[in-house]
Amino acid sequence: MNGQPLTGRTPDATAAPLRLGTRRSALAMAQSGMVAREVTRVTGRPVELVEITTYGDTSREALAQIGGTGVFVSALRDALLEGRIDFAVHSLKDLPTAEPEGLLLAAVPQREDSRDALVAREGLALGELVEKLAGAGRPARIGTGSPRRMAQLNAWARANGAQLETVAIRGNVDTRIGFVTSGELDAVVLATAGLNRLGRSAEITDHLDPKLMIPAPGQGALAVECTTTNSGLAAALSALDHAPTRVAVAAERALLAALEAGCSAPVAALAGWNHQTELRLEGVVGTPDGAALLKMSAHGPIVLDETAERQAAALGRALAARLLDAGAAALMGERAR
Ligand SMILES: NCc1[nH]cc(CCC(=O)O)c1CC(=O)O
Repeated sequence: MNGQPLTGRTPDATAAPLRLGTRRSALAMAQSGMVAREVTRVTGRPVELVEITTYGDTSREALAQIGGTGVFVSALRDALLEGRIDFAVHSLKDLPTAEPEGLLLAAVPQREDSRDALVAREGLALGELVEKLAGAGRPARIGTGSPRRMAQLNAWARANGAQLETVAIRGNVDTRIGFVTSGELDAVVLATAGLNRLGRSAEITDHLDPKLMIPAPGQGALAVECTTTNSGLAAALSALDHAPTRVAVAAERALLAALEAGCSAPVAALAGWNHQTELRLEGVVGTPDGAALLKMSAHGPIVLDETAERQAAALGRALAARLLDAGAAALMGERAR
């Protein structure tokens, strides 16, 4: 008995470890650790984590100025292209929609819960929180740095006569939940997937239904990237791929790309399957104050073959075109990347 799961392969301690580049944040480490164990299980190869410090990690101010989480990704990509690491794991929603020369999306593992989560005082759900504070004669103060979340929360409040105030915040999960613990804010909104991966799902007080809050394109999914020249590794990593997830996020990301929007734009998209034969895509563009919220959906049959991503991308582009026809560009402001 060697304690290895029957479905896995015994790690070959004599093989050189695969080097997995990761950021130092708790979430990045958790995600990389999960993928590392899975890679060892399917390939039998040991995996070692290599810490990569990014510009965005060093300077919060830099992050705001450079504009978005693309900076987190680019340091890992540089390390890949320079051969310092063999593969990298990203949150798919942080991944710019253009794949750089020389790199390959080797796997998109099965998506975690894609919903946004509320972490509120006293264990309250969104409706309860708003009601309780209305009784106290003030709006609920809800923290999020995301214009997408602001837009949908504020639109929900306007439609339901609810009093709430969105407050722009930044920082890692600890910092953000800390605003609630300290009483500075009544609630914060975070991705359920991130909290689950950190083992902090018990702190979630409400899951925001997609009817109220459509997530960011790719939210809850991971991207496993390696170089195009490392075809042996790419083939091994493809064992982690989950085609229905890969195809769904292809539709969401094609919508985002066609809107020429980036990860910090007030754009939401979620694709879901009906019986793995039809993809239904919902897209939202809005203004952060929720005064305007454009929501549209599209669906189409998809055959899960080697052209599936292209079929899904066409669905995403078609929905983006309809959103643009309806005035999405003006809502997104100057169409900042
Ligand atoms: N923008 C940062 C980021 N990138 C990915 C996740 C969560 C994990 C995921 O969506 O897969 C988060 C944190 C958050 O939005 O709460």
